[in-house]
Amino acid sequence: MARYELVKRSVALITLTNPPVNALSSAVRHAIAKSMECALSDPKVTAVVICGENGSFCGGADIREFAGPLKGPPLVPLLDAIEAGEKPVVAAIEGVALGGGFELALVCHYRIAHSKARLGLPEVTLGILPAAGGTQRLPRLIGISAALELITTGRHISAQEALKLGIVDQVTEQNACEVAVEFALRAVAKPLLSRRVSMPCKPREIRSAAVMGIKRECLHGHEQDLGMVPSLGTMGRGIAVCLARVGISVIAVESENKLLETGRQMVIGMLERDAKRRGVSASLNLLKFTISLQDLKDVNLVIEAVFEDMALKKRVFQELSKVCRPATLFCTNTSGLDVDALAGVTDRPHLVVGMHFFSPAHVMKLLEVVCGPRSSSETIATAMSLGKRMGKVRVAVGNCPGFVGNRMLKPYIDQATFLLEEGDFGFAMGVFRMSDLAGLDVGWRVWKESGLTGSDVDPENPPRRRQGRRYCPIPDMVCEKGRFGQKTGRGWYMYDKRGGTNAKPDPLIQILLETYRSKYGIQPHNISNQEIIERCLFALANEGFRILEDGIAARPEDIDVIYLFGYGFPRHRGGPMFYASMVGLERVLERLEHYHQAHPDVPHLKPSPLLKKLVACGSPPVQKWREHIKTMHSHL
Ligand SMILES: CC/C=C\C=C\CC(=O)SCCNC(=O)CCNC(=O)[C@H](O)C(C)(C)COP(=O)(O)OP(=O)(O)OC[C@H]1O[C@@H](n2cnc3c(N)ncnc32)[C@H](O)[C@@H]1OP(=O)(O)O
Repeated sequence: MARYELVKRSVALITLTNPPVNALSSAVRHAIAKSMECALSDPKVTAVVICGENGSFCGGADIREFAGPLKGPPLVPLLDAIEAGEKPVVAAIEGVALGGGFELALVCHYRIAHSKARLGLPEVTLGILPAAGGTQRLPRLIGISAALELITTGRHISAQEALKLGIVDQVTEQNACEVAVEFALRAVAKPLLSRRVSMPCKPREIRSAAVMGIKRECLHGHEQDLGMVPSLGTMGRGIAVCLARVGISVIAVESENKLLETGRQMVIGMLERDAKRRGVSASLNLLKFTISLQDLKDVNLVIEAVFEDMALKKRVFQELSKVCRPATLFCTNTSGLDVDALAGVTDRPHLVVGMHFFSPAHVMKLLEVVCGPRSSSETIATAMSLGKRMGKVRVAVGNCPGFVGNRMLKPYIDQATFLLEEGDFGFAMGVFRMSDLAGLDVGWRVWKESGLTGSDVDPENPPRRRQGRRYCPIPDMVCEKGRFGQKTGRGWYMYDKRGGTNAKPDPLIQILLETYRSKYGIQPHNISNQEIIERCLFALANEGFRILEDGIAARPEDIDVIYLFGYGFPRHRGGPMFYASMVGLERVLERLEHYHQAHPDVPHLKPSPLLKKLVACGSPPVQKWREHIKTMHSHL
């Protein structure tokens, strides 16, 4: 059912032999699986060519077997294994590549077609869908609309059209099999990753990645941060673990030996526990720990994970530009800093991209891939593909302060703190717990950098107003007391120990609030659950509408994915944008107008123009919102 032979000393030629059209009967699938096994395990074989006997590549599923139960090896894992193999596989397409036969060609790393060949997914005409990867791989290869047209019509296309669409790599008038063998010999040793169509785009080969963590005070001399900012710290450690556990070698850089040893022990401990849980052996040999940046000179990709400080990150990137090869990609793990400003200090702005991991990075599924205006498509695709390999839920977002998730968090947290000022403390509001977990100092630093608090603030400024709008200084007061959240054992709540997770209300916070309210003559009043929910969640969604208008997120669903996977938004609510649509956009608009009238000095409560526009258009469902958005980010 398939012939296996070695040609040109090193090419395994697999010829399907199932007349009349070499359909994928159970025997053929079995023979392909066995032949691939031989080819991949034989050291003499450097490449593989798959073709069909008698001038026909493959007519798809064997319709003669449709009447009986499915026997033999299933097609999907067989195809996935061909694509994942480490030797290049070339499809030599003569006659037809239809249905499952086309799907077989799609998993080959290269496709050579005879000029008379025809390709297509005719399954729809049989009342079925191309379920062996066709609906997934074809859109990745030629784009959604072209793929949809082929899938939904079942139309056969010519070799020339296939070449134009990017489905085949070469069209020949000669014997396609002979051309494919020569092609295969030339493909040996070329990177395969970008040839695997199930990968999102055309990313670079990722062989190793380095994760950096350089202690802030070592570069800065800020000793007050000692112990607060571990270098192979929370983020760096988590990222290193994520990479190593999927088989990517990592060089972790620290600034000094003592910190390096602490970080090393923690990473190894995490990997060992993780491996034990999954019943596999820990991939410790993939890790190298060093205090020398020079050790990064040969890596393909660097993930910088130093403290969230623009000046520090810029210095690191300048150093990296000197040390690394010109083609090395630079990724910055930042939760909101300007990726383009960092790109600007390097010698390769097009190779710089943001990778916003969520803490703890080895646990949290979400990854925002931040596309700077100068990040190349290949750079973005590589970051997306690396994230995929790390098992992350990836969302490509635009570059603006806070990107999508944290930008939306600002109005949400603002509302929570304003409510704290106005009403009773102790209401069930996840935002304070979440802030304690993330570390209160992170936001505090951002506010200081943006001039909202700290020494740059004009002393003449009224205490509860900044930059022309309402400001709540309570979070600053909490931070000034060294209460940075769980990591210090104290934050909005108190914890049994540093790093503890058992949160209890702290009477000291209650006292702080009472003192504050009496200083400013604030009369606390009861706030209804409805007002809490509306002010927090509608302000959150309102910022989401602005993000869509600005082209920072491509679609409302992306925002929902970010909130579901990165911010613990309740799954059954579907995310802030879906939630808003369920409440009803008209209602959201009406309530925001109401609250903005009551709080005119809070611009985040002012309904966004997109929300108004959607309501004016009859509140279309979420999937139709895009049609009403003017700005589209070119990369998203
Ligand atoms: C395990 C399953 C996994 C994946 C499933 C994937 C879904 C599919 O693949 S669904 C099947 C998709 N393929 C088709 O729909 C192809 C249907 N065939 C055709 O369109 C045409 O036959 C042709 C291949 C384009 C050839 O056309 P033509 O040159 O005009 O010759 P015909 O007279 O039509 O056919 C010649 C001869 O081949 C037999 N045949 C055709 N296709 C198949 C097939 N898929 N399986 C088995 N046999 C096939 C056809 O019956 C004719 O045979 P006769 O002996 O003359 O009857």
